[in-house]
Amino acid sequence: MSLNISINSFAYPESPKGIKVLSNISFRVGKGEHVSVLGESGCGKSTLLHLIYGLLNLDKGEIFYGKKQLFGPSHSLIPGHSFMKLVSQEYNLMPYTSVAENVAEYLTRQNKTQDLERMTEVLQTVGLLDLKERKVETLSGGQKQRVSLARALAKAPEVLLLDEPFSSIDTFHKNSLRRNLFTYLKEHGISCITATHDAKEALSFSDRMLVLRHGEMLQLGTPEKVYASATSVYEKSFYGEVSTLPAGILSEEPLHLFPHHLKISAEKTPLKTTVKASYLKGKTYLILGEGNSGIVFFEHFEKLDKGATVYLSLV
Ligand SMILES: Nc1ncnc2c1ncn2[C@@H]1O[C@H](COP(=O)(O)OP(=O)(O)OP(=O)(O)O)[C@@H](O)[C@H]1O
Repeated sequence: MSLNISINSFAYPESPKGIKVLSNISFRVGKGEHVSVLGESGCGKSTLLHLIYGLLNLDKGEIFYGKKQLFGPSHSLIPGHSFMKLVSQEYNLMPYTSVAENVAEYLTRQNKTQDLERMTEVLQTVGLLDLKERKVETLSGGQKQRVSLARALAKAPEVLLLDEPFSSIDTFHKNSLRRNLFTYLKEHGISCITATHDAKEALSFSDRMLVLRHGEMLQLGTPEKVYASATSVYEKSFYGEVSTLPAGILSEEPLHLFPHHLKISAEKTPLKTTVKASYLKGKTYLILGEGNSGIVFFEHFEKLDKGATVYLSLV
């Protein structure tokens, strides 16, 4: 079944008069599809998930799951929907019981063998099998976040809403967790909407991306399309530092460039730059320079001396 979201407008009762938190948002999430909602802090990502989950009443618009219309708390005694699970930044765990007991709360409790298999499967997916017997209060923030994900999976939802699901998880565990989790969701046909400000995560793991700005849809499409059609500084800044060059410096048009678009030229060019700092990024350095057009960022294989003058050209 697919989820069809159409939000004409939404504002909190406390929002300043005339200010909409979300407007003109319309998209569909197919069965097993993963849509990432990308946007800066405060653009309305959590609000969107809370509306879909039924924690808020929609002002104008409608949300359908298949043929069933989904309503907010004014229509139901217990907000939320049984086929859907929201993993938010507040983990809502039972701190004085074990990881296993926290997860077991969401198992069917009808078939012991199946429950045990499921418990093992979800704990493996989030990488917590070894900590099964540990009391939740003794876990780190990232481990608690993983328990919260395991609980959501244990419930076998048809739709999973993830609000910054990896925000407390270190890079070491994050990469494998993301691979395991999104593979698990695909294998089980679970539809997923992830709110994130990590564009690299959205590019790598989602089927489609929805880019929000000030509560409005800026882009909707495959990661390839969204990345390729990012033209504004706002859209490009998700993927890294952006240098803005006015028209007439390296091109007739103004340019918004990623660091890998610029290189040091052996010849003099119209883009003269004084090096301000070099930041090691691994294989290369990110160099911050001040040019005749303002701040520029470019990649270089060596660290450059502060104060050095270089000329840049397009790659
Ligand atoms: N309960 C509330 N009452 C009034 N305004 C709210 C409420 N919750 C959020 N807002 C406002 O709505 C806007 C969108 O907030 P929201 O939490 O949806 O953004 P977000 O994109 O999820 O941000 P973040 O990435 O920081 O979590 C913000 O301007 C926020 O201040």
